[in-house]
Order: sequence, then structure tokens, then C-alpha cells
Amino acid sequence: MKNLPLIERNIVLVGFMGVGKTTVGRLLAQKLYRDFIDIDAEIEHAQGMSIPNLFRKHGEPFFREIEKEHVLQASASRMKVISLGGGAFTQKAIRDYCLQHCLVIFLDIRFDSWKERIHMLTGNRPILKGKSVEELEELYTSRQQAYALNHSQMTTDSLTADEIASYLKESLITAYELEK
Ligand SMILES: Nc1ncnc2c1ncn2[C@@H]1O[C@H](COP(=O)(O)OP(=O)(O)OP(=O)(O)O)[C@@H](O)[C@H]1O
Ligand SMILES: O=C(O)C1=C[C@@H](O)[C@@H](O)[C@H](O)C1
Ligand SMILES: [Mg+2]
Repeated sequence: MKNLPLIERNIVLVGFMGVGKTTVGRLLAQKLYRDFIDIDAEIEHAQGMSIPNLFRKHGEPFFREIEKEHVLQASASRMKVISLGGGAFTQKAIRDYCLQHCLVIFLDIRFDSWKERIHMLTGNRPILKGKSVEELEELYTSRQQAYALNHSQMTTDSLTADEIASYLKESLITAYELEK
């Protein structure tokens, strides 16, 4: 698996919650004619409950174990577009596996831009619940060192999801051509 050509590697999107991994990943998969896997959606389907309920009933450590299993299983496939949950890359086992076997792309956003999305996210992200904006900025900052471990990154602040997916598609096609 380690020496797979670039074109066969899964494309794994990482980044802070709400940056657009799910939205962009789905669009990118369509544009590249690839299958799309959203790890949060897979977990919800497999566990038969929403992520907020999973956190409520079993707690975060249980969620992280399940998350690890799903990411390792999904990333052992080929040629997929895989969107991780926002906290997945803080797990070393997930980082190490994805960095070795997949193409990891970090979708970045400045905290000031991200703040504008808080109202869209609080309902179904238990990690955000009850935190002040200052605490959220601390969480955002503390996760940057995990996201910094990537193969490629882009700042998404002023772009639509479709613009981000199109840019990624063009960059990937160029990279695939160069590898031939
Ligand atoms: N480029 C964008 N510009 C503006 N809004 C966006 C953009 N991308 C996504 N959104 C919106 O932000 C919200 C969060 O997007 P999405 O669920 O794709 O984030 P995510 O990175 O998958 O989050 P999580 O880490 O929680 O899985 C959605 O309401 C989505 O419509
Ligand atoms: O950033 C996080 O820790 C999370 C992000 C979401 O994608 C979900 O995976 C869950 O709500 C935890
Ligand atoms: Mg998502």
C-alpha cells in the first residue's frame, strides 16, 4: 500500500470542524468520478444514532475508538475521496496511517472566517457545546499542529465549496499527469 501511485491513493480531507470537508469532499468525488466516504456519516449509520447521541450515551473516548476503526478501514481501500471528522487527525494512529498510505489534504480557514459559521454548527457538533468563542479559538489553535502534518493544504476562506473542489480537482489532475 505504501508505494501506491498517487492516482490510486485515497484522497483524505482533514481540517477543523465546519471548514467544509464533507461538502467539498462530496463535490470533489463527483468531479473525479470517485466514490465518497464521510467518516462521520459512516459512524452514524453503523451505530444507528447521531453523533451527538453517541457522545451523550457513550462519551468521547468511545467515539474516538470507533472513529479510529472506521478511518483505518476506509483508508485501506483505493481511489476514494474520504472526509474525516474534524477531530480525527488529532489521533496519532489515524495521522500515521493516512500520511503513509493516502494523499492528505488540509482544508484551512482563518479563525475569524470560521467564527461566522458557528451558528450553523452548534446543533450537531457536541465538541462545540457550551464553549465560549475564546475557548473555541483555543481548540482551533491547539489542533493546528495536527493538521499541519499533511501532503497539501489550501486556504478556503473566501471560496465557495464548488470553487474549492474545482481547484483541488485541477491540482490533482496536474499532479497525476506529472507522475506518469
Ligand atoms: N466554502 C464554504 N463556504 C461557506 N460555507 C461553507 C463552505 N463549505 C461548507 N460550508 C458550510 O459550512 C457548514 C459545515 O460544512 P461541512 O459539514 O462540510 O464541514 P466539515 O468540515 O465536514 O465539518 P465536520 O468536521 O464537523 O465534519 C455547512 O453548513 C456547509 O454548508
Ligand atoms: O472536531 C471534532 O472533534 C468533531 C468533529 C465532527 O466532524 C465529528 O466527528 C464530531 O462532532 C467531533
Ligand atoms: Mg464533515
